[in-house]
Amino acid sequence: MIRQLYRVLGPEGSRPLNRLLALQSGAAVLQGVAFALLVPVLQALLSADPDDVWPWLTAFTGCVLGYAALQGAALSGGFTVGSQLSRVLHRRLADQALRLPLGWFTASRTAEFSRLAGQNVIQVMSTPAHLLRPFLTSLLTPVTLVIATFFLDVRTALVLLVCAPVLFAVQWAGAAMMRRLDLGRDAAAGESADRVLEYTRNQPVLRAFGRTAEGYGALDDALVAEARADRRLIARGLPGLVSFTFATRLVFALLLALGVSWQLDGSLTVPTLLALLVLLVRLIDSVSSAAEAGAGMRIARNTLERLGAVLDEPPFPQPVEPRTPRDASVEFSGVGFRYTDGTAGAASARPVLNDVTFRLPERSMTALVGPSGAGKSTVAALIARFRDTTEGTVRIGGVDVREIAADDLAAHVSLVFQDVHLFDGTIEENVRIASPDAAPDELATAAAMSGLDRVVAELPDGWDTRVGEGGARLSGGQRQRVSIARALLKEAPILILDEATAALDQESEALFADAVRALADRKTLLVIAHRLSTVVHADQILVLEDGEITEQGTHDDLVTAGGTYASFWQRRARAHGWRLEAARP
Ligand SMILES: Nc1ncnc2c1ncn2[C@@H]1O[C@H](COP(=O)(O)OP(=O)(O)OP(=O)(O)O)[C@@H](O)[C@H]1O
Repeated sequence: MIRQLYRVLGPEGSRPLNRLLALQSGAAVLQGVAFALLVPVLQALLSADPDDVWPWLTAFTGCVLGYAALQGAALSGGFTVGSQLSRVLHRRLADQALRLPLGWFTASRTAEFSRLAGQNVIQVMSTPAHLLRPFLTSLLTPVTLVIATFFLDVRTALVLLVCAPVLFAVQWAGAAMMRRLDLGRDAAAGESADRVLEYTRNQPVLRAFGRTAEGYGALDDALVAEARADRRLIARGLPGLVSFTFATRLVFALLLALGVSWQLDGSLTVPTLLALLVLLVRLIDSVSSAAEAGAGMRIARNTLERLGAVLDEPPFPQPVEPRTPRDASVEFSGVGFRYTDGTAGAASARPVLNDVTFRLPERSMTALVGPSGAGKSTVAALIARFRDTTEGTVRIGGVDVREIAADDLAAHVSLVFQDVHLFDGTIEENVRIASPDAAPDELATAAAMSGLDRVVAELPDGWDTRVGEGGARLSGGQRQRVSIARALLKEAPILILDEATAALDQESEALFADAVRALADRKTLLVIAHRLSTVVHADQILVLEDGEITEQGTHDDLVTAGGTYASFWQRRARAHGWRLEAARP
């Protein structure tokens, strides 16, 4: 556990941790010595000449004062190292989030990451002050006490030397059982918490389908399992706790019996016997807190190990000698791709793209169309290098995206996703993420092109309207406008719009389509769209079906060719809100 602390703190944090460990160990030893000095103090007080007590009392007072000073310094040192730990961990986690491939962030890993960065870092930061100190005290103080007893009465010291490990063992065994049961109970409680959250989040669905009255089976099951785990904890954990209490009483009785017999045969004085019993009480106290502190340390160690595992994940490979794209063209050569995030692994994953080859010339507009699941969003993700191809190469300006530095690539590509991601802040803050130093007129232009200016004009707080977590206080169309404005403000030479207008009404969509067409004069545009008004005017249309480009050309070319696109175009006359669908067999 201490090793793990050194590991996550790194070289900059090792000095304060060294100092803290020295202070805490010093305080624990001094505490043991102070307790041991109680014996000569008592012996002197109860002897024929009580004045003999002064030297012992002076030594005892010195030890207590020294202990208080070290303990005070250790306490404040513990808080300092704790907050340093939190700072270092948050910084390292944030750095690591930036370096990990996007494919790493599955839903469960993202949830784990949030838990680690939130409650687990808070838990770990209290370790140096609240766990390390009691742990060291509970180990070093008894050791000091046993050593000190050797100077007072060797027989008693030998009895303690035998009994102390037995007490430790009984306590550890009980605590280990409690820990196992605790883990089971925690898992059951975690499951119940997840189900309650799910139940709360899914209220609209549950109510719409009338599933509230009869209850929600998954939640009921989780609550029953939690109650069962609680009962198990009490039934199986109790014997362990009782055994330790029994063992301590036994050791106490044994030492008392031995002490009385030694006293009766004249080899031990009454004051020494009393003093030794006081030491025994302190020893038992320390042993019982050792297991408790040890259990806390083990939980903290598990958390530190999980943090370490995330921090050790290999980062997304970055080029050693980055190259700069020559222009803003995009090229796919024989690109194949499989998602390998799932449990099935790379070997069994189905290819999502297969031998995809096309070119987006600089300052042109390309529409990518195809049935749902054909792989259109995957194409967009590969251009922005959110993932790396399984086969073939994606080039920007003639340079493989894997050879372009991450910052440079980000500066070249701007994306509007299907799912809009907004941060809890004002509309202006959300748009300015793209370019914090943009001039007011640049912001106004982006807002006008995306239609955000009309949204802002209607809201009472205008640009200062808070969007809520994830943009919850805006409608779907308003959120989409914020995200389009953000992408436009970035002024990247390549703009990818992935179903960017799906949540807009027809009038806004038509206005935006005009704006996009105008953009094609100065940007390389890839538009993944299902509305024909956007697609028809593209310089080229790519039809993607089941991961393969099946048709390519202008609207007129493709209609004349009489393939999949043409048949959809003909059906379009009947369909409002046109969308390509998979051909029926
Ligand atoms: N993270 C992922 N892990 C595994 N499979 C995925 C992942 N994301 C997408 N897929 C699969 O890859 C295929 C292509 O998905 P993609 O989102 O690229 O299609 P799309 O053409 O954009 O679909 P839509 O028009 O419905 O958005 C689908 O079969 C999808 O299930």
